[in-house]
Amino acid sequence: MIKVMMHGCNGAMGQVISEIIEESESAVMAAGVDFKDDGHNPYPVFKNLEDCNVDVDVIIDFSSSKATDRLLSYVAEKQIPLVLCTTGLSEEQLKKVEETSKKTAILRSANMSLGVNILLKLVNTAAKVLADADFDIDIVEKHHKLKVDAPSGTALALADAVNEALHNEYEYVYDRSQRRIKRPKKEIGISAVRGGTIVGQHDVIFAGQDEVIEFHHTAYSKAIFGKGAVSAAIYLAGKPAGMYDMSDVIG
Ligand SMILES: NC(=O)C1=CN([C@@H]2O[C@H](COP(=O)(O)OP(=O)(O)OC[C@H]3O[C@@H](n4cnc5c(N)ncnc54)[C@H](OP(=O)(O)O)[C@@H]3O)[C@@H](O)[C@H]2O)C=CC1
Ligand SMILES: O=C(O)C1=N[C@H](C(=O)O)C[C@H](O)C1
Repeated sequence: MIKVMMHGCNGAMGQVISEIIEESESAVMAAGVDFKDDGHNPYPVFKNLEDCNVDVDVIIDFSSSKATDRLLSYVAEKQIPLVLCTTGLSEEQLKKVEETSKKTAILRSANMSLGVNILLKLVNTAAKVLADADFDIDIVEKHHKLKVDAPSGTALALADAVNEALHNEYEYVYDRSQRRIKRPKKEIGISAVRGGTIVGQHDVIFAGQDEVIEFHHTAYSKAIFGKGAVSAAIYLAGKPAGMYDMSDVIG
């Protein structure tokens, strides 16, 4: 039975993780960290990460990129494996993640669902064939109005999966409003829509001459991310320092 600390325990995803772990026979919630604590959690909650005096095997983080630097310093010092699910990290923070993974195990994934992790492989394969056949590639993502980062971490991960197949030669274009040129071949357009309670939708569009192929993923509930994160935590506890991702968990 692994002991989990939930970083961001009272947020939307933190609550989903608590519910999943309550039903789990392999994991138990040992502690939570969040700015606010209304006392409803059946485990101790700390407002400051550094005040947490509970022994844990792994941390699951769904919080804010503003909290990431502090969290990385903490796991490096305590050598606690980290499942890092928060999105919107800066280039500098991504470098710090890599550095920290030399000291402790880190599994980072912008999307913990099985479907999106399969989609990453599919678009990589598709890009290898379709870019040579002169297909243009754009990504459109849609999320709820509470989401603060744009584009989504998943949209960027999908773009990276496509670009990796194209020798990383393509440029990401987030805004065409000021452009007055025909679409260059070597670009991937990435657009974001925010509204209502949309859990998460991603479209990867390959547009060719007289034909279009679209890959579409819809998340119908946050539970798909929660289940993936708990599986990742069970996988990561006890693992040596290094960078891991969901392909290590899914196989
Ligand atoms: N990888 C994946 O599969 C998924 C990733 N995400 C990502 O996870 C993150 C969280 O998403 P979500 O749960 O919807 O967001 P919420 O805003 O609902 O939850 C985040 C929680 O973390 C708290 N928090 C923020 N900063 C700190 C801090 N420094 N210390 C302690 N607590 C803190 C927030 O408190 P307060 O509200 O007071 O700021 C809030 O309670 C986002 O970056 C999102 O994009 C979301 C879903 C899936
Ligand atoms: O904030 C969210 O809700 C989500 N964030 C992740 C992202 O930025 O890709 C994953 C998922 O789409 C939900």
